[in-house]
Amino acid sequence: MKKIGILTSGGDSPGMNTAIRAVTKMAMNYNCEMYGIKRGYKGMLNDEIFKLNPLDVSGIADRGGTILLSARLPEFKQPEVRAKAAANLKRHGIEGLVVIGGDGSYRGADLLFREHGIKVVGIPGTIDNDIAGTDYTIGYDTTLNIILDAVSRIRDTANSHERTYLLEVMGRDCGDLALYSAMAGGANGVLIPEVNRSIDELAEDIKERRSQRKLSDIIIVAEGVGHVFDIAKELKEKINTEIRVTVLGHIQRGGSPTAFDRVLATRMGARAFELLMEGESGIMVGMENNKMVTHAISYAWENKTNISLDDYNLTHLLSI
Ligand SMILES: Nc1ncnc2c1ncn2[C@@H]1O[C@H](COP(=O)(O)OP(=O)(O)O)[C@@H](O)[C@H]1O
Ligand SMILES: O=P(O)(O)OC[C@H]1O[C@](O)(COP(=O)(O)O)[C@@H](O)[C@@H]1O
Ligand SMILES: [Mg+2]
Repeated sequence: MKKIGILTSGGDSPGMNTAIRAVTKMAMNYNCEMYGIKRGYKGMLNDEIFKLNPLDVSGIADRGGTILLSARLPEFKQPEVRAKAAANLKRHGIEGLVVIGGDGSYRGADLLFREHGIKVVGIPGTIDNDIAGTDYTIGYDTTLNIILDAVSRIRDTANSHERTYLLEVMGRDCGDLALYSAMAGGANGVLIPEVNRSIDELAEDIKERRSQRKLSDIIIVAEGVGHVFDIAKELKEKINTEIRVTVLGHIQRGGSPTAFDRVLATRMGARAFELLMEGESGIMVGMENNKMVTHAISYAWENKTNISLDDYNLTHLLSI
């Protein structure tokens, strides 16, 4: 294989650039030409395909976002749109494709392989950690650290005013960011979509804490649980303390990737390239038990990631 394309798709995540750098530099070592595709499948459709040179990826390992830009293109679910995009790749002589994104992006990649014979390898890039087949996705650790920084800052002001804070964090339908930021940040409660917990129970916990002369409460709320302002309203009727809501939002997706994410992205990028060189296709790379692994790309949407109930219970136990 002489020409390989690379794209980032779906929400950007810190470390995507690190992965792009790893794949491109590997290609340089193997005398393989790399092509960058801008704006994910949108750029594939609009022929925004350009030769990636080693200089383009020099000095980007520590930069957040994605130099290739990212986009969502719902029309990619239509066969005729994929046919046009695949024809663009073929016109450039591109035989293999590295797709950095989530399970939606993987579905598109899988169809490109099945329908048009483009060899594809997926790299899990999303802050949500919601992809089966890997213990961690690229960007998750950085976001977790951003949330922890926010928790510390909020605790200062929460203590000073003796308030109850609800901090909404991202993750779509996955509670990992919420659960592990609660555990590591010593939060006083956590609401995640995977575990049903009533507002009554949360209110009782808060009242118990306050009876022990605790100054404040920080409750982490995963966005997948529902509207945080509605939760705040319901909670207000059951407790006497003053409530404030903070929605962290897209602050969680920016900034320089952590060492963990850079190492993960580098290992995954290099492995993805090797797999294409070995003639593999229709697979994703992952890291399980600190080992690089591969799975059929469909593994990502055919399986669900599981929350650890032990970790949830431990976090709850220590939150009082
Ligand atoms: N079922 C599908 N078939 C083909 N392409 C898809 C499919 N689902 C998603 N995609 C493509 O992948 C893009 C990114 O998917 P999305 O679910 O938004 O993000 P992520 O890849 O992070 O899960 C979509 O905008 C679309 O272009
Ligand atoms: O950037 P947008 O379009 O507001 O989307 C926000 C969503 O994207 C994410 O940040 C990342 O999700 P994906 O990686 O699946 O795109 C989610 O946590 C969040 O729900
Ligand atoms: Mg996703």
